[in-house]
Amino acid sequence: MQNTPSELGLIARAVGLGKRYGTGQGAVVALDDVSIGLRRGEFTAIMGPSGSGKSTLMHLMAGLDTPTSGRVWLGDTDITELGDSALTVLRRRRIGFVFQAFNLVPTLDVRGNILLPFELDGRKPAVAEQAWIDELIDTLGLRARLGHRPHELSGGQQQRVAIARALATRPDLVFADEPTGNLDSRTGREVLGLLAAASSRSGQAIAMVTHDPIAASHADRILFLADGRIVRDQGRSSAEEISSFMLQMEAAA
Ligand SMILES: Nc1ncnc2c1ncn2[C@@H]1O[C@H](COP(=O)(O)OP(=O)(O)OP(=O)(O)O)[C@@H](O)[C@H]1O
Repeated sequence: MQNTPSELGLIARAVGLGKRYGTGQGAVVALDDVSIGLRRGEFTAIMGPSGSGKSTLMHLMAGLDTPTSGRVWLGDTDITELGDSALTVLRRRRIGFVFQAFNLVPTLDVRGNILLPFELDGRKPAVAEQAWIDELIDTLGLRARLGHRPHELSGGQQQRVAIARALATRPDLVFADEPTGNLDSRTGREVLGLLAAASSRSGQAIAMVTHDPIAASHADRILFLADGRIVRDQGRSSAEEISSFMLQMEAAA
């Protein structure tokens, strides 16, 4: 009998994942037969040229879109078999998102936005959770902004609130799309440090899409996509090694 994803130490697993948009001559194959496992406690960077399928892969693994072929497990649950409401609950409990499209709630202040995942789950943070939330607020420099609404914040501050919200419940899996894109380099480094700490200390799996070799050098593992396929899966690497591989990929394209 096959091992379950959790027996393999995997928080999420995709097998033979494919996504085609449209039909006939105009069809676009965004993802082509991708199989990967995201491990507990591992910080993974997903890299690749524009249009290579990075966002599609994240959306399919988070159950935000349905694959044309293949299967996705979150923990031991095959999410390709779940209905919408079960999927929504699973996503809310087990996944944190730092996506541009997952905007903050404009009518809630910073504190309300950070606590929203608890609110939606109908509970209050436990003492240990509150200590972690305080640490997130301080590390992300949001303490003086807790009573402010999103429109009173800069783009980078909004991004930091989204990061605090995604990590607050310590979900098993965090998907982050260019989480340092809007940030100055010091805050960017702190955010990467937080993501790395979330994986090493709390055993969360973090998957981050980035175009930035410096950001990717903070990850334990780097996946490179090209034309909807994984072309390289490597361990921790320096920014120089990552840049040089990106240049080779561009030259081969
Ligand atoms: N809704 C859609 N309808 C049609 N084609 C789509 C759709 N979404 C994505 N695609 C196509 O699928 C391919 C992969 O797109 P995807 O957004 O996953 O790439 P990406 O690697 O995240 O790119 P970027 O770095 O530019 O964000 C692209 O060719 C894109 O044009």
